[in-house]
Amino acid sequence: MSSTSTAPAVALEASGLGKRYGRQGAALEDCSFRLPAGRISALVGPNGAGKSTLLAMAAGLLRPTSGTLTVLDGAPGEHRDRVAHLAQNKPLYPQLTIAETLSMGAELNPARWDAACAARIVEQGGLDPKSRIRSLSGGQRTRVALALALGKRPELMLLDEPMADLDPLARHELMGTLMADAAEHGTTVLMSSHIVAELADACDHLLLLGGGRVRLGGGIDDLLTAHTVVTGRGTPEDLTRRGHTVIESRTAGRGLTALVRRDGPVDEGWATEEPSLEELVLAHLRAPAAPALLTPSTTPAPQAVTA
Ligand SMILES: Nc1ncnc2c1ncn2[C@@H]1O[C@H](COP(=O)(O)OP(=O)(O)OP(=O)(O)O)[C@@H](O)[C@H]1O
Repeated sequence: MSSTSTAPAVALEASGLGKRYGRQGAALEDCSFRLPAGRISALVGPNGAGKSTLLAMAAGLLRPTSGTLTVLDGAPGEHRDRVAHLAQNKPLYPQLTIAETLSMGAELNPARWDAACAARIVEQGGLDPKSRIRSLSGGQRTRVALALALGKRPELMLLDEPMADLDPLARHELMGTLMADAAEHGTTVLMSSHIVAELADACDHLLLLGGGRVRLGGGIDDLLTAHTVVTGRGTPEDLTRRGHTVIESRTAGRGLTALVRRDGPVDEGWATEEPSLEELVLAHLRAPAAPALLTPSTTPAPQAVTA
């Protein structure tokens, strides 16, 4: 393995985390979860769910109004040199050239800067290092911002809809670069996006927010295995009587189709199949009252009892 620092096993841990903006309702409320180190995590949720708020708090740019958040074994912002945050608006200095922007990245991160990696990302987009940031398109700026973020060689990357304004080819290429880089260096990535199908290929972990709370958290395989799409001639009550939790159901030609969280095997007579990540996410978004599920790897350690 490449890392020489003693990386913590948990990259991010939230306990009762909440955030209010002024007198408004809570953007985040009582969120408790942990994000294991080295995972590529999808951060998903409807508009206004609190994704950007969570990422900005983890980057140390916003203070929680309640609860605690630990980032790489420290307070948010304490290990700024080991964390890269790519905000939704990709802030860069418009008057600088790309080359000057990357030089600034090198100066700000003297111990860790990977000039070759940053230069490669810019080159792959066919960008002239002498171009000024203000002359770039939105997608080209995103490429430079990603070059800055990856060049920093962070242990934790917090990416807020990083691919939103990239064309499909650039998205595919940059996602591939990001994933290969994260795998090579064991980087933890927490990445928000609305394009769930794309996340399914790239991510191995999921954090689903809704109404300011954590709705689902865990390894994607574990979460998919915990759910089943059942089809048959029965009612939702038949399933709940057996202890299964019906997240969402609809009646169609062949009978009932439901996404359930299983408690033991499903009775014979129901056809069963594992949901796709998109089916799982959509069902939970459509059913905001469904109970939350955190798998053991995402469940925070119990609070120590103080005497
Ligand atoms: N600076 C701010 N001042 C006041 N309210 C804010 C501010 N930033 C966010 N909010 C509110 O906090 C809530 C969560 O917003 P946030 O941007 O974190 O959601 P999001 O999940 O990232 O949404 P989207 O998918 O639309 O980007 C929303 O209700 C939003 O209106």
